[in-house]
Amino acid sequence: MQSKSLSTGLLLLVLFSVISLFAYQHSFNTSLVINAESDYAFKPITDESQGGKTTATLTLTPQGIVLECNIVKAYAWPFCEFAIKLSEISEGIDISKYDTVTLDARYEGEGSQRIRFYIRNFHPTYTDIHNDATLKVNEVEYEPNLYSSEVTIPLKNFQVASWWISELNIPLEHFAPDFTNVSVLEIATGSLISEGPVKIVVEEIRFDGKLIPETVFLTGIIGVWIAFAIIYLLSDLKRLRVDLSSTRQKAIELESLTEALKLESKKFETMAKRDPLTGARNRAGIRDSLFEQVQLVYLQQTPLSIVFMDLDHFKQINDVHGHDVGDEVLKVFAGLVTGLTRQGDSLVRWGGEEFLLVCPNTELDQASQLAEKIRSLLEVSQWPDGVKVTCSFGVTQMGQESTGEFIARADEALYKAKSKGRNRVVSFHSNPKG
Ligand SMILES: Nc1nc2c(ncn2[C@@H]2O[C@H](COP(=O)(O)OP(=O)(O)OP(=O)(O)O)[C@@H](O)[C@H]2O)c(=O)[nH]1
Repeated sequence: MQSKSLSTGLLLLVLFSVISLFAYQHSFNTSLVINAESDYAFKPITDESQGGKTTATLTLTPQGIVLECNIVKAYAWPFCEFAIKLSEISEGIDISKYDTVTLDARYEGEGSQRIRFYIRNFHPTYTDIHNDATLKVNEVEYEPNLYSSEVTIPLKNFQVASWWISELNIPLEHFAPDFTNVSVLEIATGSLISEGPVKIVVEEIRFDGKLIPETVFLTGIIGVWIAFAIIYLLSDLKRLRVDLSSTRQKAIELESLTEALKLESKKFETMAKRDPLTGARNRAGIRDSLFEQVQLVYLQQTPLSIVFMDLDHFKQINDVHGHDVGDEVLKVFAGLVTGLTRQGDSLVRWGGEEFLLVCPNTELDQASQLAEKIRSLLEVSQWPDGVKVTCSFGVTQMGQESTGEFIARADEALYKAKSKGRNRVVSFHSNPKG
């Protein structure tokens, strides 16, 4: 699921990048077009200002800007040119946003047929606003007739004229071309000029560039990729956190479930060892602990006694008062007995209305006294439905014998108590015959 959304995201991102690059190549263009119809000031200039004798005329025709000169070698470096004033000298326009300049020009004349194109830049460090000559000369020189019509020149091909640098003694940090504050463009004859008539026709000068610079655009695309990567990583991190917390939650739930199961199984274990009616132990519930007590008798010689108890005429209680009352009597009986016993003693429901009281660390006399105490208590206790309840007791202490013999002797004592008239305690020593 996660890898599917990642590949979808990547696919969208690639599509977005390709479409953006395509759109960038074919749109976002910006241009500055200058021709004879442009609303700028055009002006011819010759070496006359330097003491030369070259003359020039400039006409704006439907065919273009036409500069006609008569070159006279009266000055060391004769020239003629025309200037296009784009703005006031210190309020130039920013040409640096364009990448190329396209010139549509023709040259007519003898000798070298090269022309120079100047982009003149203002900078407060080296420009005197009252002197056009102090505008930086960013120049390129080429032969227009070598090209069928127009020629496109990247702005990065321009250089700062060395004669301008040396004439104005420009510091090193300003040697590089600068197109940020351009107020004048000039088209001039080339450096190797012959005497005689010269004609330069310029149909159009066009600067082309992108509304958003390429570096800014590519940085934007990279930014989108980085943003995608960050968003993806953050969402992945969030998902991992959610997974972790749900795993933790599951572990906690599992732990509490295990705990509940443990409690439940303990409950069942207890239930399996208890008589549900009276809460006394059942035979299974006493087996292990009786075995341990018997071990102690053999190994440590600690006394162990048991009291066998059987309610008298219980069948009659059931018959006269009903089975439910009988049940209640059994419950009350167990409660009364337990109330008189010590902590280590165990009350076992041996079957029906028969109970066994196991008394560890107890001599026969103590057990007999306890039995007598119970017997007396039953006599004076209040019973359900006002019934009268008595009980017979057979008591004995364990000797060097088996558990079976031990219990059988207590049963014998109980039998004796019953046969002697019930509601009494009969105690047998470990060897009753002896
Ligand atoms: N209400 C009730 N009666 C039970 C339960 N277990 C056994 N009994 C009844 O207890 C009675 C025991 O009767 P008997 O064995 O004849 O003994 P008894 O009537 O107490 O007479 P003696 O023991 O000779 O005094 C039977 O009627 C059983 O049905 C029980 O859990 N609840």
